[in-house]
Amino acid sequence: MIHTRGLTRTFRARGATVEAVRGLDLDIEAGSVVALLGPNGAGKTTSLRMLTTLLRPTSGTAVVAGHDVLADPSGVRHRIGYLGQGNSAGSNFRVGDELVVQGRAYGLSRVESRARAQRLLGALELEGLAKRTVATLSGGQRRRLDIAMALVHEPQLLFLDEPTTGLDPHSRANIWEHVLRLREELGTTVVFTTHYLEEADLWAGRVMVVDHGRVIADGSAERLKADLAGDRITLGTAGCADAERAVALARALPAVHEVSAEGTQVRVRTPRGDTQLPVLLRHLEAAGVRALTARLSRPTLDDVFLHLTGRTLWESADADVPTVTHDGA
Ligand SMILES: Nc1ncnc2c1ncn2[C@@H]1O[C@H](COP(=O)(O)OP(=O)(O)OP(=O)(O)O)[C@@H](O)[C@H]1O
Repeated sequence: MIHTRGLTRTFRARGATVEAVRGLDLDIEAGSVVALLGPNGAGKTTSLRMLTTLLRPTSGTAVVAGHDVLADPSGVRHRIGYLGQGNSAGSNFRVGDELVVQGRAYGLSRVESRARAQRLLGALELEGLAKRTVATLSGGQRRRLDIAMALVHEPQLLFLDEPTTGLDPHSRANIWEHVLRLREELGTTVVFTTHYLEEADLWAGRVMVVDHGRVIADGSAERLKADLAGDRITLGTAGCADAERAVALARALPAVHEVSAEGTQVRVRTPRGDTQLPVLLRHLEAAGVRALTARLSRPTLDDVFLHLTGRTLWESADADVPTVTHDGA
């Protein structure tokens, strides 16, 4: 559904060249749900804007829904839906009219456009609001309207740039419920960006972690967490001597890495904490080392990012975004 090779985009800003996207090689299969996850300034929006033909790549190729973004941008546009950051809908129009006009803009007949608008209003639980102006909608309702607008021409591929930013947890869950149900019904491929780690974790079959314009990890959330972060076991021992002995015993176990002690606390990383914890406790007991507490924590996608970059996702990448300085600046 999406194939890119060496896709790059640079910007000139204040005498310097910002390398927003640096050599993106993507192959995304039809029907998948893919999350692009990364800190501010990682290049997610720039990537989506190139794939949706809103921004010309500096170099590289991209074929989206079977059409080249440079050679046939309108072929791409007819097959995709795009929900950008912020709202697309005009505020003084009525909700139902917005959808019908959008359908007409995509070349649908008046009858077909009305029928699609009706279906989407129902599917996104907006039918009671059809006669209201967009300005009177809540944030969550407005975002649902944006999604309806992006779906009115029944695209094969839906791009969502931070679809739930600024919404409360209930509205966020509600948006995802709708998007995934529509995706089931229509078989739409979904590519989205988000700052909410749990959304990537819960809803995406594939997570691409982006940093400084490059994909630095790619796989299912489970796989990335198991391979790159692992579970964390934290043991509380009776004293520092016990902690040191526990460290030695933990290091001797297979499939255990990053063993460290801080005072009486011992920390262990392992891909399978649920099976390793009982084994470790048995070894400690056999060696006469007392563990007073034992805690198993599952990793998050933030742990994956931390493992890969030494930073958390919340630390902005803007500060050290790759730039090439010109003009002696
Ligand atoms: N029009 C522009 N002119 C100059 N620099 C730009 C422009 N658009 C984006 N950039 C820079 O390119 C880099 C990537 O920006 P982009 O918006 O793609 O990041 P992002 O991952 O989507 O961030 P966010 O999560 O904050 O939306 C940033 O350093 C940004 O400042």
